[in-house]
Amino acid sequence: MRKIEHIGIAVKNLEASNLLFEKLFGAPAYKMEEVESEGVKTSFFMNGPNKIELLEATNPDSPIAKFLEKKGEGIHHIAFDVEDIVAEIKRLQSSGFTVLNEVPKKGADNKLVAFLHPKGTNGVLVELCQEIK
Ligand SMILES: C[C@H](C(=O)O)C(=O)SCCNC(=O)CCNC(=O)[C@H](O)C(C)(C)COP(=O)(O)OP(=O)(O)OC[C@H]1O[C@@H](n2cnc3c(N)ncnc32)[C@H](O)[C@@H]1OP(=O)(O)O
Ligand SMILES: [Co+2]
Repeated sequence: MRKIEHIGIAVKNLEASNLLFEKLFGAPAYKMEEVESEGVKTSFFMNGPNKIELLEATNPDSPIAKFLEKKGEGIHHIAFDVEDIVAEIKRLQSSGFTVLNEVPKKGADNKLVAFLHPKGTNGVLVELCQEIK
């Protein structure tokens, strides 16, 4: 893992949160994207080298919907940039981490992604991201 690729924040209303984070960063979201497979619509902000991903659920079965129900709005996950997501999944599995999707899936912002169960990472949902070249 090379660096934090983005921090994911679960929000109830993406429009309202876009305006809030635009005020916070002094710049608008640079990308909005729906990821049907995850049941989310997302917006991305750059703040210097840091990327923030806002996520709103698009259906009640979405992980974001369950998270909001249980914990309310807030930091949902930390995503790390990886060179080779398949090798990283293997390495992490052999180190005892629970990888929620062994086969990388298409995430947002042109990435292949995989997630580790938070139970195995001190309660922090970890996402792995590999740029699709
Ligand atoms: C597309 C975009 C991208 O970047 O490309 C994304 O990020 S998509 C981001 C949305 N997609 C995802 O999050 C996919 C990965 N997430 C999942 O598969 C799931 O959300 C999950 C397996 C982490 C939890 O699902 P679940 O059905 O078990 O939900 P539960 O509510 O029962 O959660 C089980 C236990 O995990 C805890 N838990 C659930 N979600 C989180 C979280 N985000 N951070 C930390 N802990 C969490 C709960 O508090 C509970 O702990 P306790 O038992 O102590 O109460
Ligand atoms: Co993410």
